[in-house]
Amino acid sequence: MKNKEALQLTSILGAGQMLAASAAVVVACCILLVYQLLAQRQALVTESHVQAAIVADNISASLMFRDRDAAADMLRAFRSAPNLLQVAVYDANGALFSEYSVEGHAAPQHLAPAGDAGFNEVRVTSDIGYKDARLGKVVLVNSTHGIRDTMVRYVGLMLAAAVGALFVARQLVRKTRDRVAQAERELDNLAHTDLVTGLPNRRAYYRILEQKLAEQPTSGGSAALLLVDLDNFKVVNDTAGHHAGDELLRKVAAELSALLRPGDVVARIGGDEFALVVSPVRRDLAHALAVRATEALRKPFNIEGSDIFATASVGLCLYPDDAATREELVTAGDTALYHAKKTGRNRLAEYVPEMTLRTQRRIRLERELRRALEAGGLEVHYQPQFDCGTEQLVGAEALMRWRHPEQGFISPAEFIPVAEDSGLIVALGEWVLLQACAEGARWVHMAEQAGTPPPSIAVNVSARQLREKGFLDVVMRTLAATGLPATQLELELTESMLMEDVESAVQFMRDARNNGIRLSIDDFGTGYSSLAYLQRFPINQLKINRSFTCSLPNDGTTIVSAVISLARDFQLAVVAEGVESREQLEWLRRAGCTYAQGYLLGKPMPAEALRQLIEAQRQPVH
Ligand SMILES: Nc1nc2c(ncn2[C@@H]2O[C@H](COP(=O)(O)O[C@H]3[C@@H](O)[C@H](n4cnc5c(=O)[nH]c(N)nc54)O[C@@H]3COP(=O)(O)O)[C@@H](O)[C@H]2O)c(=O)[nH]1
Repeated sequence: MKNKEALQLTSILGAGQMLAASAAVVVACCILLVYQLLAQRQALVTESHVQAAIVADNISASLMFRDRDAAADMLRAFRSAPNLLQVAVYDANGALFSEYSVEGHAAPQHLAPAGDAGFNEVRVTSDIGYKDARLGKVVLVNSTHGIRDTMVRYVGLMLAAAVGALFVARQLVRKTRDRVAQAERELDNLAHTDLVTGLPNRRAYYRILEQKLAEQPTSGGSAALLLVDLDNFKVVNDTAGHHAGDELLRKVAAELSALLRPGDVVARIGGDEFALVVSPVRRDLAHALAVRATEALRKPFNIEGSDIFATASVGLCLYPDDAATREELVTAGDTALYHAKKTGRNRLAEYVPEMTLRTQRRIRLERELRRALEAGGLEVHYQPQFDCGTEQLVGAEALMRWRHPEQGFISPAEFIPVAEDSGLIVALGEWVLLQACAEGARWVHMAEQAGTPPPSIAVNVSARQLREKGFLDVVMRTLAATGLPATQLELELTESMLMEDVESAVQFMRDARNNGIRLSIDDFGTGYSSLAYLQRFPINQLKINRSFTCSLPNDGTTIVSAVISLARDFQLAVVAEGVESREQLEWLRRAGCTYAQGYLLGKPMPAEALRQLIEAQRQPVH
């Protein structure tokens, strides 16, 4: 619509410009013609004066001797003058002496008083004399018809030239206008197209969604919005390069497009986010389509010779069932997608109003968590870690605890993601680090008095904290403030957070190690780091996730054995977490696992309880 209006405006402007150009040409032609007319008339006047002067010079003798024949002979020479109407010679008394005239322009018998000859004629007079004597006058009348004919020819020529020029100008204007219109169309297209996939982009997506929702009352069905977010796109980009990432996006775009009917639309609305707008459609069919989309993206994509698993989280919602406006529909889609991602990725979540309630709970949690941090409502508990062989206490992991005034203990599994999403984790993380380092410094003091090696303190680091530019400075300042030696601190990082920005992560790890801080990869095996990266990470230890430990010794032995032997090859220590049975501990000890952590050996406990545990272990460790 806007394009049409723009084109109309362009045509009106073009016509206006043509009209202005035509008017300018007409005015220029008129000025030129008037100038020509005046110039030609002036030339005729000059020529007439010259002719009259010639007659006056040559006829004086004939007039003096009253030789009319000689005078007539002389005047007859004017028969070949093209403009001459009349040339008459009058004697000193004003009586006609001789004349030559064309038909209808005979000279009067007596010299008429000089008057206006009119526009069609040029009349000049010249005195005839001999020495000082005045013998008479010559009157010469030339016609301006010659000028008129010339002017008519000029007008014709100018008109032809002007029409020709205007025609050429019109063609040029039209061509330029067409080019401008074409360029505008291309720009508009570009502004609404994603250059990598050729799909409509986010801007176009909003427009399309608006149109589809406007059509709903007439089409009678529902409109479905599917938001598709690739789970591993960032990893593909970081590990295989942007070229491979683009290739993956194109393949995903083709895969999603192939699922749609004509008239339905798929758009790329973010780096790794696609939207499918399907209408009209029934809920069950929209659900089936969302399942197909999720499955289609589960299969590997061959990118530059390697199989890449992109997998996707999909959020589905319908208009008007789940939302009354476009904005509400987009929010519902985002909420469903968010739930698909939060519940483990690589899955489909269909919007239900409870999701909004859950989102509201998250918002409330965030507010209360902030308050708890300020009002001292948080605690740090410590879960001991033991040497698998000697079962001596070697360290402890600091774990945050929130005692809510009404709801009691809220699990970190619930509030840590809220804190991560809101950014509050940065402040929370700093607080935990301070508490943990201060506690670790107390353990060092206790160990010094007992003459035993001090237990180390492990602190979880969230991806958000790692992204903070000055995070290492914060750690170093905390160590300095609490007096904990850097070698006693272990930071637990996860594979996925390291893979977010490998180069920065490696830099951070190098700097941390150079300062003596120990590094451990938490939940090893649940992320997607490659062995190539493991080699680049300057770490001290791998931590086996409890999901692997819990099925030991019946299942999971292959994975755990592989991690232990991998750690041995890389000269890393291994901590198995989630050890709940003696059988598991025995198996781990035999498999060569370095340390163990779990409910069997000790649950997370308040600081005081852990200090008592240290006291109880009065024998040397390691
Ligand atoms: N960034 C931060 N993350 C933190 C912090 N404090 C906790 N967390 C993370 O929250 C997740 C849940 O923690 P939590 O509920 O404390 O669970 C920990 C242990 O209690 C639990 N565990 C340990 N042994 C066992 C066991 O034998 N059985 C069993 N069912 N659970 C056990 O495991 C959690 C420790 O996990 P990990 O950190 O991976 O070692 C959790 O992801 C915490 O990381 C914080 O201050 N910052």
